[in-house]
Amino acid sequence: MNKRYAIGVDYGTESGRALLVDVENGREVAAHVTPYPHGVMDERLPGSGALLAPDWALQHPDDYLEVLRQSVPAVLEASGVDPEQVIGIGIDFTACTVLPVDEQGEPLCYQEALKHEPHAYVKLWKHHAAQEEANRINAAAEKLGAAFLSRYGGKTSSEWLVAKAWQVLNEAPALYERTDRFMEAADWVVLQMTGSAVRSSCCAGYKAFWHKADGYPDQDFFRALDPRLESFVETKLRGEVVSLGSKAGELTAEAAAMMGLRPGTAVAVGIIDAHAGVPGTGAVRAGQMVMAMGTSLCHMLLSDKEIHAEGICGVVEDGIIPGLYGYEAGQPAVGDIFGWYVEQAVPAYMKEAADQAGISVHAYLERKAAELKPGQHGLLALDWWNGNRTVLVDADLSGMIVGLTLQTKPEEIYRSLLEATAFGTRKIIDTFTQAGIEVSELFACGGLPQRNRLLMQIYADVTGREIKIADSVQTPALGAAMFGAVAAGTGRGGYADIAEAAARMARVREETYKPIRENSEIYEELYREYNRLYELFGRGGNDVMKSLKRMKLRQEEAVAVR
Ligand SMILES: Nc1ncnc2c1ncn2[C@@H]1O[C@H](COP(=O)(O)OP(=O)(O)O)[C@@H](O)[C@H]1O
Ligand SMILES: O=C(CO)[C@H](O)[C@H](O)COP(=O)(O)O
Repeated sequence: MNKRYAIGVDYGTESGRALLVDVENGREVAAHVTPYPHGVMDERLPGSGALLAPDWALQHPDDYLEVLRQSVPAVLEASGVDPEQVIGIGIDFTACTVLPVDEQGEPLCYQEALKHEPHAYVKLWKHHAAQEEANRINAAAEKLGAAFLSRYGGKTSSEWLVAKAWQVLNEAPALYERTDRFMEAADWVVLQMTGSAVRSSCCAGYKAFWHKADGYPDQDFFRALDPRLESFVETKLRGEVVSLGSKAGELTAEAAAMMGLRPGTAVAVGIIDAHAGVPGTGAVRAGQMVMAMGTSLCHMLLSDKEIHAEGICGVVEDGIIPGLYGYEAGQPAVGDIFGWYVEQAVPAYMKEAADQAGISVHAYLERKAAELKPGQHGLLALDWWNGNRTVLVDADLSGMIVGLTLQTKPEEIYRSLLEATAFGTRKIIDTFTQAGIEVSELFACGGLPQRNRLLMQIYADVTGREIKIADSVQTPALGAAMFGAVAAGTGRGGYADIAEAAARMARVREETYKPIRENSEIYEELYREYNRLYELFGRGGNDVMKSLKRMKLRQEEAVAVR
């Protein structure tokens, strides 16, 4: 049989990448990245002087098509693969990344009259300005004893679809009225490729309260939230929810021409980016946890049991691997915290030293920080620079570092930040195991395991577990390509299911990170202190972080009015 290929398109926070993969063995033949021309819009809209409020994070939907226009032809050209040999395409996306569209599926921000209206744009996953709505959803669900709440650990997030859509209704009711549907960006891109407006069970399950047996929450719940939301599901969430592993449709002639592919190529139902990394790492069995480590960190755990545990972001049957329950937990900033430190706070002399050494500032700080023993810096940080997703589910929390003195060095702060994120992960693993959900094997994928060895050793030491690293440096794209191969089906030389595709197309590296006993012992002590801070600032009735945030918002509003 001729060689067969699949394409995975991974839509991250800053850019999208296409990966062309050999279906037989997962060999990555060509990759191409397209940075989003509009980037993350968190200060102002394009061509507009108006400032966006704090916590806003928007994107422009045309940037997603730009990835298809640029990166797909680029991988075909670089590889010399004939489009006829591409049997399927799959996409993965950050989520919940959601946009309002009209009856034709056109984003509202394309309309001339609405291009200066922030609510007409895509709300990126890290748009955190719907916290008020999320708080009200949580209070109402708790009061009404809504069954769905326990599947999300007792709290839903401001990052999710209903909170974001309700924010539109509250702040821009006319635009809400003009919205025919709210769509996950993953589903919207699939619509652009196939003309088929299906909703991914993965996105709907983790981000929109959908359940395989129960569907969405009923009208009574939405009416209790806000009478104007009563028929939210029947109107604004229209569209069949389709299981992962299914074919969403086939490339239309127009989309195929835009991408340089053949019309009729199979297109898979979209999947969340972090979740695509699970099969991309080769994990398909109960007990396996995959950490997708990049800007943020998502923990995905496969299990044959459905247990509802406090603070766990969500459990969805067939949500990652059909046939298993997929649990998701996460930290909304990890690489972003290290990036913040390097960009905003590292003194100039460190940058010069890194330049002189001919390495990046991250690499220089890592080298210096690796000379320290655990606990030697006398610092302890809370990793809430972008709020806390698991287990506190509170976007209003913020970061802190305790123990700073006049002697504190930049590499010590850097190391304390790496450690803080590892403690955050340990807290999540402990929450799962204490709830009776076994974590038997730990894997890592994403950009960070490739870039920072110290970070990975700290994670092994803090969790006391061996960590296996995905061989692929682009596991979400590889996972998405696998779903493309499954959508094509065995008839076209693809696979019957994702487990079979993973067995053939994914692998881990030989080298693993193993905990070092002396380090783990010290980290055990530090973790106890981390837990004390966690309780004190996270739920101890101490609302100093929230009160600072309220003051900041008040003052920023005052400045904006002036
Ligand atoms: N050597 C490094 N050590 C630690 N963090 C790093 C290093 N290099 C880059 N980062 C951080 O990694 C993040 C990017 O991770 P990556 O996996 O490439 O992206 P994404 O999560 O958007 O897919 C950025 O937040 C950046 O600050
Ligand atoms: O919430 C998510 C998954 O559930 C986001 O997609 C994720 O946190 C974004 O990740 P990154 O930018 O690191 O790829």
